[in-house]
Amino acid sequence: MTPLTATAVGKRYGRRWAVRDCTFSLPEGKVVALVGPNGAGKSTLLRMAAGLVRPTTGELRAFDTPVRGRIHPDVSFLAQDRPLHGHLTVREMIRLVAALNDRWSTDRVEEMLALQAGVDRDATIRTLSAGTRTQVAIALALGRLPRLLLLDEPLSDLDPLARDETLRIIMAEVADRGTTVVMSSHLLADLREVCDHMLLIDDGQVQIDGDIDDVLARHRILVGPAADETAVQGALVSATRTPRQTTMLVRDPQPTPHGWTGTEPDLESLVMGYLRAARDRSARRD
Ligand SMILES: Nc1ncnc2c1ncn2[C@@H]1O[C@H](COP(=O)(O)OP(=O)(O)OP(=O)(O)O)[C@@H](O)[C@H]1O
Repeated sequence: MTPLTATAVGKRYGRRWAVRDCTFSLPEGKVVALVGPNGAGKSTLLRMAAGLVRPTTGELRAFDTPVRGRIHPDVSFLAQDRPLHGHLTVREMIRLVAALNDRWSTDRVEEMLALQAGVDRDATIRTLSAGTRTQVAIALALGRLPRLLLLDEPLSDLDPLARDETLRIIMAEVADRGTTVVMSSHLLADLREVCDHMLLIDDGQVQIDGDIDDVLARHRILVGPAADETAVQGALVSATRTPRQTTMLVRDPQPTPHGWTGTEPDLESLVMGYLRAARDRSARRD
């Protein structure tokens, strides 16, 4: 069953569209990187998928059920602001969330917390660091035993060790339970380690939706003489230039022209190329 499909989904706040005409279908049991520049609409899309925000147009379906104002029982969502009750202890918070969910595994939460260094069950939530709060929130999200896990910037306030622990937990979750994970992040090097699929959105619209290896294989970074740009055939995504040399990210390129070098991009340079194109488009509009 498809974990999440979007059909012509849009969300308008006042006169501005945060998300526009998004159509995609996510593969099951994969880790999906949701990437895009600040303000692209990533959080809005995730909040709509979790049933917290209603689309203005179109429809989202989780496991073939329309998402209408409530979270699907098989879906867990980690919001960017990590909504936990600051006055409760970790232990009390676990009990509270357990009482609110029909399907729940405290063992699962404990198992996750045990993998993360330094989470004191008797500490009051408000005294925890932002990173530890994130780890607690992820463990609580897994306690619902989701088949689809939506994580909004799960790595943003974690130190490198905690990031590594969290990524391991996510990978184990996918391997053990076949959970589909959607993870928004700006930390592209980390995403490459765990993600199979990417959804790149810019200005509320899907720019890339595909298996990461396939997407990378369809692109080339071409470096060559600035005076000879017309030799390059293919869809230009973006370019940077010095007086003598041009570096281009090109989709579906023809064979590399004489005098140019062509290499497959890594995830970071691919996304950077698309972000640069997005910034240039937005600068032209202003
Ligand atoms: N509740 C809201 N009311 C009005 N505008 C909103 C609201 N939520 C989001 N927006 C606007 O919608 C657009 C998309 O925002 P969103 O937070 O979804 O982007 P994002 O890709 O998650 O950004 P970031 O990477 O900075 O977290 C932005 O222009 C934002 O200002």
